[in-house]
Amino acid sequence: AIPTTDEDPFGREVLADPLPFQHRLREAGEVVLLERYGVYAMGRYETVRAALLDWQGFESSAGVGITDFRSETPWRPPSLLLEADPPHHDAPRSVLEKILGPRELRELAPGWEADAEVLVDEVLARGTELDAVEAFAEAFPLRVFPDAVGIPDEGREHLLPYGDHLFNSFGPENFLVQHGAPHIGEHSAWVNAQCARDRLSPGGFGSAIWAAADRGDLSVDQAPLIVRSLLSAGVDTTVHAIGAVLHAFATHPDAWAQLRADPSLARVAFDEAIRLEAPVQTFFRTTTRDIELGGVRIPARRKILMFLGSANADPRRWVDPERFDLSRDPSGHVGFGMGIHQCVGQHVARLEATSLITALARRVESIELLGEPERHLNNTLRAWKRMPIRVTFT
Ligand code: HEM
Ligand SMILES: CC(C)Cc1ccc(C(=O)O)cc1
Repeated sequence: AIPTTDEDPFGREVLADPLPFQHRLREAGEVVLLERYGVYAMGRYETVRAALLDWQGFESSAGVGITDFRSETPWRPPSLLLEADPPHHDAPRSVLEKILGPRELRELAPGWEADAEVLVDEVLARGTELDAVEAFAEAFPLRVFPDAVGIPDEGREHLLPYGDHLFNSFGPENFLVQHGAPHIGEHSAWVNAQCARDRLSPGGFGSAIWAAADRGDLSVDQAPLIVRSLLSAGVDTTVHAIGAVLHAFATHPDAWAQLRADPSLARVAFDEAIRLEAPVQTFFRTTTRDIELGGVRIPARRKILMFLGSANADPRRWVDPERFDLSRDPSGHVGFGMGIHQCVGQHVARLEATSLITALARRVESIELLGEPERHLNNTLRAWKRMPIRVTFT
C-alpha cells in the first residue's frame, strides 16, 4: 500500500517549523501520497537527487508548482528555463551560464566587496543593536544586484513582493497566495517593463542577454523573458540565503570565531548554511510516465513535491545533519537543485554572501541574537522577517 499522510506541508504550522514533518515524511517511505492535495512527496536525499537528475521522467515544462500547466493556465507566461525542458531549455540555459559564470563575475567582485565594507561601516555607525534582515540580508542584495542586472532605480521596491508572490504561487492557493494576489498585477507589470531592451543599461546582465539575441543565440522575443528570470529568481533567494547564513553564525559563535581566523571559510560557510537552512525548501516536478519508486507505482502526469530541505537534513546521507559544521564538506547538497536545472545563479549568490560576511568578519568580533527572530512564511522559501542581533566590533 502507498504510504500516505493527511498533514499539510503548506499549512502555517509546518511552514513555521518544517523539521518534525520532514522527519515523519522520510520515515514513512521513499514516496508518500499527500492526501490533502493528491500529490506525491519525497523527503529522502537519494530519492530527491535521483528525481532531479531524471529530467525525462520528472519534467519541468508542466510547471514546478502544484498547478499542471497542461490543464491550468499559469498566472504568468512560463519561464524559458525553470519551466522548460530540453530542447527548448538548452539555448536560454547556455546563454545564462555564460553571463553568470564565475569568470564573468570576477570583474564584479572588487566592487561588491567594497560595497559590502561601506554597508557594514554605515550599519555599525548606527549602533550595536540592529535587525540583521533589514540592515544586511535585504540591504546588500538590493544594493548590488539590480545594478548588476542594469535596471533603472525607479520602482525597485516591487522586486521583493514580486518574488515573494512567485514563490508562494508554486504552492496551493492558501492564505499566503490570497495575501499576495491583490497586488501582484502591479508588481508583475513593473517587472515585465524592466525587461525591455531600452530599460537596461550597457554592461549589465540584462543587456548581455539582449546582445545574445542580437548574435542569434536567442530570439528577440525570448530575451525579455530571460531578463525576467533574473529578476524572479535572483532577489528573494539571496536575501533569505544571507539571512540563513547570518542566523547560522549568530547561533554558532565558535563558527564565527573560526571564520574571523580564516576568512577563506566564507565559501564553505555559505554552502553549509544553504544545506542546513535551504532557503528554497520545495518545488514540484510532473511524471511523464508511470514510475515505480520504493514499491510505489506513481502514475504518469502526477505532481511530485520534492523537499530539498528534508533531503539536506537526511541522516541517511549526512552525519549529524542539523549541526552547522564548517569542517563538513557540504558538496552534493540539493539546496541549489541538481542536474540540468541546477541554479544557474549560484555563483552570483555565493559572491553576494561571501562579500558581505567577509566584510562583517573583518569588523565584527561577535554576533548574538537579541530574543527570538521572527519567521517570514512562504509556500516555498524558508525566511526570516526580523532578526534582532547585538554585535561587538573593533
Ligand atoms: C542562495 C540563493 C539561491 C538559491 C537557494 C537558489 C535556488 C535554486 C534552485 C533550487 C534551482 C533549481 C530549480 C529547479 O530545479 O526547478 C534554481 C534555479 C535557477 N536559479 Fe537559483 N537560487 C539562488 C539564487 C539565484 C540567483 C542570484 C539567480 C540569478 C542571478 C538565480 C537564477 C536561477 C535560474 C534562472 C534558475 C533556473 C535554471 C534552469 O532551470 O536551468 N538563482 N535556483
Ligand atoms: C528555486 C527556483 C524555483 C527559483 C527560480 C524562480 C524563477 C525562475 C524563472 O526563470 O523565472 C527561475 C528559478
